[in-house]
Amino acid sequence: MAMAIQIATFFHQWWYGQNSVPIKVSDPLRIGILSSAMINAAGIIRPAQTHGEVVLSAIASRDLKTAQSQAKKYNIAHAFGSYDELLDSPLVDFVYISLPNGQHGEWAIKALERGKHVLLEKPFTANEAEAWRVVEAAQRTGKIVMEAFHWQCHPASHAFKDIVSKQGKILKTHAIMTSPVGSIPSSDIRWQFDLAGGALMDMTYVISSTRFALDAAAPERVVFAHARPSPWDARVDEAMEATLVFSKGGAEGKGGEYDVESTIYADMRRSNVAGVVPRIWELPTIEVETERAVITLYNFMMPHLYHYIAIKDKATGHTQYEKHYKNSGKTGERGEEYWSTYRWQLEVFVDKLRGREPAHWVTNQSSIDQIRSIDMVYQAAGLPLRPATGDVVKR
Ligand SMILES: NC(=O)C1=CN([C@@H]2O[C@H](COP(=O)(O)OP(=O)(O)OC[C@H]3O[C@@H](n4cnc5c(N)ncnc54)[C@H](OP(=O)(O)O)[C@@H]3O)[C@@H](O)[C@H]2O)C=CC1
Ligand SMILES: O=C1OC[C@@H](O)[C@H](O)[C@H]1O
Repeated sequence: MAMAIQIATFFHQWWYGQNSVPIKVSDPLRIGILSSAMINAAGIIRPAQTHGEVVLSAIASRDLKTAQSQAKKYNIAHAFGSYDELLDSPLVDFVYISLPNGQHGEWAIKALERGKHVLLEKPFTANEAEAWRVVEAAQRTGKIVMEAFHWQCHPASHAFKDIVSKQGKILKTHAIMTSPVGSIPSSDIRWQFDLAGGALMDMTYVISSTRFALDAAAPERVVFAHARPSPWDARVDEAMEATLVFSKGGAEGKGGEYDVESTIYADMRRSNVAGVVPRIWELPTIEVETERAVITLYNFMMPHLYHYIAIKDKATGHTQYEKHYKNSGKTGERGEEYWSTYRWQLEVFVDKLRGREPAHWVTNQSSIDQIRSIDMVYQAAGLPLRPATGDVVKR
C-alpha cells in the first residue's frame, strides 16, 4: 500500500506544517528543486517550511510555465525553465533532485560540479558504475551528496536497530513492500526501462531495510531471484522476489562475522485478495529473526503515520510492542513527534551542511553498496542493468 501511505503523508505534512512555521535564521541555506515531481511536496517543500535554517529559493522544470506555477503554489522565490539554469544560479546552495531514476546520476554530477550540495532521491543512481561516478564527483568538488533514505532518519528505525543488536546473533530477515495492482498508472516513470524503472528500483527499501538491520554492505551472493515482468516491458520487473546471503559485518555494537539468509519481496502490481480487496494492511515491513527473538518493524517506510516494533521472545512466545515517534534518548536524534521521515531527513542534511554532527547519515559507500545489491539481484534474475542518462556525460 505504498501509494496510499504516500498520500497520507502529504496530508500529514500539510496539516502539521500549518502550525509550526519557525522564525528563519538570517543566513538560511537556499534550496533549489530540480523538477516538478509529485514527491516534492512531501520530500522537501513541507519539511523546508518547518525548518528554520532553510528557504525554498528556486524550482526548475523542463517547462517554464510548470516551474512558475509550482513556484507560485508553494511560495518558492524563483522559477527556471531548465535544470541547467537553476544549477547556474548563485541563489541556490543545495539541490533536491527528484528526477526519474535514470537521470539521478547525470544531474547529481552536474550539480556537484556547479558547486551545489545534493540531496538525491532514491535510488541513488541507475546502476553501480554510475554511483561511483557520483561519489567521485562529490570527492573531487568537496560537495556533499546524500541519498534520500528518509526513513532511516526517523527515531523508529534507530530504536529498531538498537533492539535487534541486543537479541543475539541474527539468523534471517524478510522485507516486503507492495502496491496494489492498478495503483501505479501505466504511464508512470516506474514502468519505463529507459528511465531506470522497475519494482526493485522503486522499492529499493526492501534491500536498504535489510542492509540497515544487518549493518551490512552488499550481499555475498544472491542465491535466488525471480522477476515477474511488467505487461508493458519484459525488462521491467513489476515484482521481484529474491534471497540474498550476507556474510560479512555484524549487528550494530557486535562486530563479528555472520551468515544470514535474507528474503525480499517488492511488488508494484500486488494482486488483490479474491481479485477485489487491496491488501491495505501490507505496509512496508522488515522482520529479523535472531537467536532469541523475532523483531518486526511494521511500516518502516512511513513510521510517522503509524508503526510498531514487535519483539517476540522465542523462548516464552511472549510479544512486546514498542513505538518510537520521538527520540528515545538512546539514539541521539532530536525533533518533534509530528515530524515526517522527510523532516527528520532534512534535519540531518542541514546539520551536515552546517558542520554539525548529524544524528544519522547515509554514507556514499552505503549508497554504492545499495545499488550494487540491486544490480546483483537484477543479474541473478536474468534482467539487464538499468540504463543511466549519465552514461552520455561519462568523462
Ligand atoms: N523518497 C520517497 O519517499 C519517494 C521518492 N521518490 C523518487 O523520486 C523520484 C521522482 O518520483 P515521482 O515524484 O513519482 O516522479 P514524477 O513522475 O511525479 O516526476 C518526475 C519529474 O521528473 C521530470 N522529468 C524529466 N524527464 C522526465 C521524463 N522523461 N519523464 C517524466 N518526467 C521527467 C518531470 O519534471 P519537469 O517536467 O518539471 O521537468 C517530472 O515531473 C523517483 O526517483 C522516485 O524514486 C518518489 C516517491 C517517493
Ligand atoms: O519511494 C517511494 O515511496 C513511496 C512509494 O509509493 C513510491 O512508489 C516510491 O517511489
